[in-house]
Amino acid sequence: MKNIFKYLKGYRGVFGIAILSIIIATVMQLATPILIKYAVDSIIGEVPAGNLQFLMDAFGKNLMAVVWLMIGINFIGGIFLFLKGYLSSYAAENIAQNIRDSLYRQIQYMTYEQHTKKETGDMIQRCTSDVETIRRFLGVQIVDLGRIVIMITLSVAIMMSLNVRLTIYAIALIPILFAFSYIFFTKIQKTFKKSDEAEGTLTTVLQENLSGVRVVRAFGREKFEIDKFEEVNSNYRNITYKLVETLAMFWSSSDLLTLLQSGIVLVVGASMVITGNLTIGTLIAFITYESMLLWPVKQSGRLLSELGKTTVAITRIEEILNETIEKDLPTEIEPEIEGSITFDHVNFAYPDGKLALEDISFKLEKGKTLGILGSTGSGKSTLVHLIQRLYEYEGSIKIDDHELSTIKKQWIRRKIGLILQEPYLYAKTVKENIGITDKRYEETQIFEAAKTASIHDNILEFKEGYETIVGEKGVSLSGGQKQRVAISRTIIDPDKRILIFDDSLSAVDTETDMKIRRALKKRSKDVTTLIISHRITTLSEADYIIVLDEGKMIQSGTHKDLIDEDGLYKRIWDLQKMVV
Ligand SMILES: Nc1ncnc2c1ncn2[C@@H]1O[C@H](COP(=O)(O)OP(=O)(O)OP(=O)(O)O)[C@@H](O)[C@H]1O
Repeated sequence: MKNIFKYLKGYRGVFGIAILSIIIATVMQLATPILIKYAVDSIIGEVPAGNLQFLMDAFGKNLMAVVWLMIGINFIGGIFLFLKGYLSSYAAENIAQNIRDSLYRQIQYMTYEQHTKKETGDMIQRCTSDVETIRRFLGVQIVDLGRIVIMITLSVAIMMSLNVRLTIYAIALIPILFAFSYIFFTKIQKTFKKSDEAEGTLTTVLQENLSGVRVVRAFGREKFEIDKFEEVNSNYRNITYKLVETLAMFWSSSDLLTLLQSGIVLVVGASMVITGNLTIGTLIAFITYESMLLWPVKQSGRLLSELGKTTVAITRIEEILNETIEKDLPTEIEPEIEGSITFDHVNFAYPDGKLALEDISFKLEKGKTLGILGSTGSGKSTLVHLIQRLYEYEGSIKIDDHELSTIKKQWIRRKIGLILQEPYLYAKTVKENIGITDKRYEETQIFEAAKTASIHDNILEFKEGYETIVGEKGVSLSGGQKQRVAISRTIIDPDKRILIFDDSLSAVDTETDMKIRRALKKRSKDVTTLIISHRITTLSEADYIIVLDEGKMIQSGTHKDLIDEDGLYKRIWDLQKMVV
């Protein structure tokens, strides 16, 4: 509950007015049975007004005046009900928007390591349906909580003033109904959590299937995927069914209790009327109050269960909001970057403890090119991750004369351009994709970058040219075209001092590959370049080449050095020469 109140910050005033409105509306609602009692007993019947003498003074025996009063009271109550709905929805929508913004901001700054551990579907669910649960609770249920408290307190007080004995009968089963609600609330909470998790898993499977549709088709995995989905879907269905079943049990049992409670009032009240201890008007008022009282008691069970669901949603959201985010230390610096890179006895292990890089040392002068060769899983991408400061390392990595760990993360990443083997393109035009990092890029700069990446002519061949929409909603580009658009959008930025090609020339033919590398060298002489590739011709013109195997540097030197010595590099070179 404390956590929920935290989210009301900034809107407590609005909620205060909403609660005041609901109090006024409830008081209006509670006045009606009193007026009915007065009309039945003292206008239609001849019972003395007693406590209601003020009504007799005001209206006498005028039944129509009392009817109009009832209409007026209910009309005013309606206006306040509307005000309550309007204000609480306004506050809830704004709070939900703030939570979504905070989550999105947090996700942007979460460490890379945390991102690799999270399931996308589950994260999406936390940002959407969990926020929706909180919005619903704040928009409707929290104010209802105020209404319930007022309704129960006032109706019991009024009933007491009418007849103490009958009131005791009228509230006899209410503690049981409350206890029942509480037990139910505790029980249902775990099931709600399980249901949320099962929904998250369902979303993950769906999302992975949609984004991996090519792989699924290529490997004929449709049946496997259907089976996998059916399994998580039926798990979700079973948990939700159990939830609905428990809810139904609760509602029907609490209905039974409320019927029993109403029955008690009716039987005891009627016998009191027969013995002359109660007027008919009071009995009608009691029955009306009883129904007004039982509704909120029953509702409290629902509210408690919604509270349970909301608590789970808040916990899930807070799990994200409490993740450590990447922060620059005040001591970290923003030096001018020229681009030389020195690795000195660098070791790195992923959190599972396995060494991914072991004792790596090399020196690359600014403006030079480093080629990296290695079998899959040998640590090539890990090495690049370290240069981007995505992980902390052991040993020393220097960029120019500065230890990498002393440079601000955002700063160094701004200076490094990374192009991946399977780049992500946005569902926008080619032009927008190339200029995505800065709206101020001129058309000529975009064309120049595209020319360097050998994609300009291809783009002009598209029907819509640079205005062609690509990405999810647009034209499907070939792997090589995507890679070249990604190269263009990276090299367009003159601020990049280091360029990293993580197998990002793999989908272009050897000749285009060479053309791009030469054009790049001409365009940005001073930019330091790292090229990861399985293709020796791509690496052969590098100033220095390192060969990785299971995290260790097993060979290093120029292309000439490496083809002169026996080793992995020469073996691959010989094999690739044969294919060519
Ligand atoms: N986030 C991670 N958590 C744990 N282990 C990881 C993680 N990422 C990579 N690894 C492991 O670290 C080792 C090196 O992986 P890396 O991705 O650097 O290889 P690579 O040489 O780039 O391979 P590829 O050519 O297939 O891309 C592998 O054994 C891999 O399983």
